[in-house]
Parts: sequence; C-alpha cells; structure tokens
Amino acid sequence: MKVFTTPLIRDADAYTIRHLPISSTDLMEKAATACAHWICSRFPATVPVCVFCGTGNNGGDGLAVTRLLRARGYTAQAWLVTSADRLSPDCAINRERLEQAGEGPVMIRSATEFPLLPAGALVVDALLGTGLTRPLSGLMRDIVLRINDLHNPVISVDIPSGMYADQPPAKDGITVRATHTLSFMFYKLAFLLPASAPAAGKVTVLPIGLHPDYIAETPTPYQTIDARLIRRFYKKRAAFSHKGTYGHALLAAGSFGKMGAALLSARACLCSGAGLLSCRIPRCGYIPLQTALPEAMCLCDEEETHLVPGERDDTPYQSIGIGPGIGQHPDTVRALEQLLQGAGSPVVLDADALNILARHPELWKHVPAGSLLTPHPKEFERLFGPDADDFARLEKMRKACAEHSVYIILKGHHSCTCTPEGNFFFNTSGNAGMATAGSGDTLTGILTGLLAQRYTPLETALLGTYIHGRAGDHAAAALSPESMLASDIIDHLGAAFLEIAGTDMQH
Ligand SMILES: NC(=O)C1=CN([C@@H]2O[C@H](COP(=O)(O)OP(=O)(O)OC[C@H]3O[C@@H](n4cnc5c(N)ncnc54)[C@H](OP(=O)(O)O)[C@@H]3O)[C@@H](O)[C@H]2O)[C@@H](O)CC1
Ligand SMILES: [K+]
Repeated sequence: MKVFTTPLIRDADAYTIRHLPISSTDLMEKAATACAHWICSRFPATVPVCVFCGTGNNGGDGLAVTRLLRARGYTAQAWLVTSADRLSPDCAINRERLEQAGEGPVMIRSATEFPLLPAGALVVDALLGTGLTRPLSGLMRDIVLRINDLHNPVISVDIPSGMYADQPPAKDGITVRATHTLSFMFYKLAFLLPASAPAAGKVTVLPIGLHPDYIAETPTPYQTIDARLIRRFYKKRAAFSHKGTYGHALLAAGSFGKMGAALLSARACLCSGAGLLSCRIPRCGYIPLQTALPEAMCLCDEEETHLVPGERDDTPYQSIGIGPGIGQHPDTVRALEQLLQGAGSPVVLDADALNILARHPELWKHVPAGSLLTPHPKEFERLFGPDADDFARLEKMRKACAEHSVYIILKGHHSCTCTPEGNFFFNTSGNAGMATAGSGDTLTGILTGLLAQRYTPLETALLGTYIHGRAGDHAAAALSPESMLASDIIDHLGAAFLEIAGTDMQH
C-alpha cells in the first residue's frame, strides 16, 4: 500500500473532488461515516462517546461523527476547542448540521472548561489533523494534556492531534496518545517510525474513496508491505521440480558459545524452502549442528572456536548468508573478506558481519551489488553513525543504499527495507514478542533461503520480512508474545507460507 506525504494527500483530496466528482462536504461525510461505522462495530451504543473537535477539517470530521453516532442511538457529545471563532467551511457546515440535528457542540475556550466525562466514555480526538503547522501551545496543548491524563480509550481521527505526519516530533512537543488511530486511506509516515508511532496506538487504515487513478498514477518512495504485494511475486513450488530447483544456500555462522545463532538461521533457511543448505561453521559446532539439523550439510573450519579463512570453495551457491554468531576474531575478519571476494552474487550480511564491516570499511568494496544488509538500529549506527531523528536516518539509508548498491533492512517494529533506487518498504506484520534472542538470526536464515530460490534481492527482502512477521504473529497467537522463542517463529513459518499460498495450496 502506498504511503503519501501530506501535500500528496491534499492533492489526492483535491483530485478526487474535481474528477470523481464529489463535494468536499460529501467527502468529509464519507470519512466520518467510515469512522462512525468502525466505532459502532467495536463499541456498543451503551458506551457514551465524547468527541473533542478543533476548528479545521479534522474538527469537521469529529462533528460529523457525533451526528452520525447519535443517529445510530449513541449518546455522543461534541466539544469545540477554540479561542477564536474561525472555522473551516466544512467544519462550519457540520457544526450547523449538528445543531439542526438537536444539540450543537459545547465550546471550550479555556482549559478550566474541560468537562468531567461520564464513566467508561470513549474519547474521540478530532482536534487537529494533517493541517498541524506548529507545536501545540496554549489552550490546545492544555486540552491534549487533559486528554492524556484520562484513563479512557482514545480514538484519534486521521492522526493523533499534535503529531506531524511527515516530520520528526518537535523537541518537548506533545501529542494525543491514542489507543487507536483511524487513518484515512493511507498510513502516514509517522505511524511507521519509532519516535512517533507509539503515540498512534493501533492504526487502522479506513478507505474513504479517494480517486483510484490518483493513487495508481502518483509515485511515492514509500510503501507498506502487505499480503497483496507479496502475492504478486510469490512463487508456488512446481510439481516436477527437485531440490536443485530451489537452490543451494551457504550459511557462514557460529562461534564457540554462539552456535545457537547458526542453528536458528540454518533451520529457518531450510524451513523457508531452500533446496540444499551447507553450513560453514567452526569445528566446535559440528556435532550439535549435525544432530539438531540432519537436513543440513556441514563444512567445518580448521579452527575449533571461530571461522577462519579456508580453502577455495568453488561450489556455485545460489545464496550466501554470513554473520549470525560469528564474532569478530581477526581470523574471522579475513574469513569474511574471503567469502565476500568469492561470492559472485548478492549475499545476506547480518550481526557480526555488519559489525566487522563497520570496523573495516575497506571491506565494502568486496560486498556484491544487490546484497542485503540487516542491521538493527545499533548496528546501523555503528555502520553509518548516529542520526538526529528517524527522518535523518531514512535519508542516511537512502544515501548508503545508493552509494553501495545494496538493500538495507533496518530491523524494528516496522522493519524498513531501503533499495538502491531510494524506495522504502515498511513491514506491517509481526509483534513485540519477536523482540527476543535469535529473532534476527531467524530472519537471516529466511532471507538466505529465499535468495537461494532465485527471488530477486528486493523480493527476498519483502517476502522475508513479511513472512518472518507473520510466522511471529502465529507464534504469539499460539504461545503469547512473552513465551514465544525464536525457534517458535521457525515452527510457525509453515502457517505463514500456507496463508500466503492461499487455500488451494493446502490440499
Ligand atoms: N485526506 C482527505 O482526503 C480528507 C481529510 N479530511 C480531514 O481533514 C484534515 C485536515 O484538515 P485541515 O487541513 O483543515 O487541518 P486541521 O488539522 O483540521 O486543522 C488545521 C487548523 O488548525 C490550525 N492549527 C495548525 N497547527 C495548530 C496548532 N499547533 N495549534 C492550534 N491550531 C493549529 C490551523 O490554523 P493556522 O495554522 O491557520 O493558525 C488550521 O486552522 C485531515 O486530517 C482529515 O481529518 C476529511 O475531512 C476529508 C478527506
Ligand atoms: K486528530
């Protein structure tokens, strides 16, 4: 799903009004109807609804939602927060409609007029939307602080009031902390970035009928990854195929005390469909790996505890994953260099392979074009330095991917893949239970397994992050986010693949 910046959302709105055609008031009615419908489907009419409105179109949405909920039998009350009486035209129309339907909004002109809410009320935040031009101050700030002091569920319309959609939060800036945000038509960038996303709570994208031609034809560097995108390139296994069809993967992983990382990535690689897997490991890992994963082949290094440069290996691997648990021994640095020099095609680099790269930037010249790097934020910082904010980090990712012709998957709640062309894909599957030891090793294995099956590096990044997240979601549903382990993510990869393949695959 495309993610547009606020100026483009405004363009989409204007294009829709012109070409559908539809009046701006009717478009607001559609947006408000979608919100009211969502509320009705989750909260019974016995729940009182308190709607806090501003004077722009976000406030207009709130006034319309109040009227629509009342028409469906809810006790809904609107408050209009303003120190002046200047309303946007559609906000004014909706104030009038609410008055005509019975009772208009109650004015709040000072923080002392903040009402005592009925017990168990649902709060709707329609103070400010994408028209935010400056950090909150004065009355608006006071009201938002009052809302944040409540213990009631808070639904933000379009975006939490005070949150910038396309720029970092202001220093000392405050926003409504929503339990749920109903975002019109698209995710906003802020919902996908760690500094702002938590305040949006759970985000639901509500279609409001913006013109499909505009959406299809307008380019944007930002997209979310969802099942529809994945199904465009997911390849079902052919009936007359053999293990060679699905590629031979090589994983260089593990060191004394960290053989678990090698084992997790190796199992994840095979469970993602690679035809054959060879594991390049230090000698100490031979028995555990062969015992726990008999399906994998082992290439043991001369050294007992860590990877060292070895004999030339001319096997034509379809993919090479390097990094989980390898440590940073000077011999291992040379082993990494040798592996990179010998790799004729894109590789997957993770964990200590990235840390070595950060300390030995001279190795960059050996990283094959199209390779996939999977840093978490700390590893990213070691590689490219610290950033002032999430947006500065996106820009740094864009530059690094272009300079080195690689794909970077920055791991996080919404793992973000950046391409050499400067496009960003945010993953939307997964959950907080995946913040657990070995989860990253699992992703490396999945990516190496997909690359072996001749998915392109971009397809590998998109399918890999998505399926990793979905497997994590299945694991969390079965075991709870607290109890699930990285090996449970691997155990649920099957359910995730079946989901993508669709029902006809399950027979
Ligand atoms: N996408 C779509 O297609 C659709 C979008 N719709 C809705 O429209 C919303 C965008 O509406 P909008 O442009 O009127 O902006 P909105 O945020 O309501 O208010 C702007 C007002 O706030 C003021 N203001 C700004 N900063 C401030 C501050 N810090 N503290 C105090 N005031 C501040 C600013 O005043 P000024 O800067 O001039 O002083 C201006 O008066 C969007 O989020 C969605 O809900 C739907 O209705 C239909 C379809
Ligand atoms: K809002």
